[in-house]
Amino acid sequence: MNAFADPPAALLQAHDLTAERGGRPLWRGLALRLSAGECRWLRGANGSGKTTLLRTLAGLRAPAAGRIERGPLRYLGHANALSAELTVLESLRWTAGWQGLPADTPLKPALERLGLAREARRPVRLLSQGQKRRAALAALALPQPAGTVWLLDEPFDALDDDGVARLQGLLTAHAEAGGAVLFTSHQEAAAVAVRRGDDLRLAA
Ligand SMILES: Nc1ncnc2c1ncn2[C@@H]1O[C@H](COP(=O)(O)OP(=O)(O)OP(=O)(O)O)[C@@H](O)[C@H]1O
Repeated sequence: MNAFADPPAALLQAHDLTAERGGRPLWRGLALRLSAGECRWLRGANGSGKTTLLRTLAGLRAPAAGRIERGPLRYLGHANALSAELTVLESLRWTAGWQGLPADTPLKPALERLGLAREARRPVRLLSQGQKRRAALAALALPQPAGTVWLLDEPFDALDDDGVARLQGLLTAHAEAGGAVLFTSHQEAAAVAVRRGDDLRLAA
């Protein structure tokens, strides 16, 4: 390795971030730098503020104080945010359009990546919980700008071993392609196997 190589680019930075919930401080003065190639585990007890931090970093919540520098990102919350009446394919088409992708963007590769090609024409409401999770995760396999940051809240939830392995492959490939990931998980084995970079721990 070249000792004088440039450090990996920062894809997201948070400075002196403070959050409150219900008038109570959750965390104060939090600093974070997510660099290209990282896949970092955001840890902390129930209620420590992981979801709040991810939503704040994604711009879905205003911090009580502090500043965030961010580029392209994808946020996936606890809820899968799928429309029950659409088919899996229609739902992914809707997401692709919302992300500004051309209408003829091929979607099958993303479904195949999550092992969902056979469910493409089934309505979302008929899927199992794990299949719904896979359908939501398929959005991550769509084309996206270089250096996109993924902010993922419990992405391993409801997945079987095959689903976990597929998601780990997706996360690793994204980091290796110069993206970055910050994810929460209460599934230690899955998280340990995929992490690259230091864990970020929130105090309870
Ligand atoms: N809408 C709300 N109004 C007030 N307080 C809230 C609200 N939503 C969450 N909180 C509080 O904010 C704190 C942090 O919640 P958050 O969901 O960010 O934690 P978490 O670390 O993601 O927890 P978990 O591991 O259980 O998912 C908790 O104490 C919670 O009770």
